[in-house]
Amino acid sequence: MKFETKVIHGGTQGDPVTGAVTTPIYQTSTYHQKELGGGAKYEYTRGENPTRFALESVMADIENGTDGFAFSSGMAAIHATMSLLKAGDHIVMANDVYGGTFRLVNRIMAELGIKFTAVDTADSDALKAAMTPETKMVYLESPSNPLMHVTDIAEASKIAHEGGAIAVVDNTFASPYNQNPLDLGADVVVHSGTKYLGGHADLLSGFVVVKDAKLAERIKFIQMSIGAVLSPQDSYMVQRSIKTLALRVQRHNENAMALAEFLNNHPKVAKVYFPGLPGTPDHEIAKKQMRGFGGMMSIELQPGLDVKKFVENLDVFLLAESLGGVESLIEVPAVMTHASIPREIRIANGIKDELVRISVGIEDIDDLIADMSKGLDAL
Ligand SMILES: Cc1ncc(COP(=O)(O)O)c(C=O)c1O
Ligand SMILES: N[C@@H](CCSC[C@H](N)C(=O)O)C(=O)O
Repeated sequence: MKFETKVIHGGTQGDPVTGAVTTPIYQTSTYHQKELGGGAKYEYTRGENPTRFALESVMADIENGTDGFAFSSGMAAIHATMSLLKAGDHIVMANDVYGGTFRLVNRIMAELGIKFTAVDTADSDALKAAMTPETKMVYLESPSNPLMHVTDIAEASKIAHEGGAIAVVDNTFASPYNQNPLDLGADVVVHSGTKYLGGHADLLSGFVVVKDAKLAERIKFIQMSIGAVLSPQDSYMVQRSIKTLALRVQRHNENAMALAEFLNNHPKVAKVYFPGLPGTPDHEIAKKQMRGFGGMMSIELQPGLDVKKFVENLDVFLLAESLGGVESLIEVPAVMTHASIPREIRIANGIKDELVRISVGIEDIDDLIADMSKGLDAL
């Protein structure tokens, strides 16, 4: 099946008992077992829930994996993935990751004795140099948050495997419509389902998808042992949203391309970070491994222009954290989404105080350009 069909008919859809075309919300914590020690398929919702299973199966399908796992947030999914590691192991991590991921590795995993090195994962030589005999995980985010850096996933996965590590890709910014890391050689895909998968800024969720039975067994064990599973209600909501994922992401891609071109030609904009714009290594790699360039971009205004005034004076673009919803959002990573990264590390990784990040929604493009134009003209 093609992607557009899989989102609607892939995985488990409907209800075999009644023939309902949508999977019901099994709002239960436990299940009546017919006999003692009978090994019932459903025992307790932290381990088994039909609504969550339906969502997990469609996620596995659209990421071309064998098994999907749904969590209560993206961070819970990333934490579950990092729980594959033990004290003494080492992570090579992209130096431009979401602030919360950096905080998890730097503040929580490090306390548990798991070391890390942050590098530019797009630079194969730097990636190879960072690998140590203890490296068990190469953690990529592509495109990255907030600089939209694109890593060659096939190349980085090869380096990981040669060093005896698994390759994990945070595919949140691309969404499964634009990119399937497992097809490129990655072992694990993670998502903040709060973003494009949920798509309507009304829930949190997270996913892990794998294509290997041993990894699946370990993630399943971690999911049910740590317990940050997605609720039946939210599982239903995300599966509902996934049915329109292809349509929504096509529109995000188109709107972002048009807005990036507008901003790139605007005299008050100094720089646009968007993999769809030609002339950068990011663009060349994105063309190779992505179906569309996504709905996310960051910009720098010309020096001296008032960023606060700009982001506070827009009408259609809402000043808010998060991304990937139908509504356009704007934010300043240094004080919002990436405030948890110490300033000197953030600056060294190229995330300037004045950087502005934009999540382009699916509104009419004329309204989006008019709003930006008004905001920039006022400066
Ligand atoms: C790329 C990326 N990964 C993971 C996360 C964490 O997801 P959540 O907020 O759903 O926990 C976020 C944002 O929060 C993100 O932007
Ligand atoms: N204050 C939150 C930041 C949430 S950021 C949400 C999302 N990943 C984004 O990039 O917009 C925190 O410190 O975790």
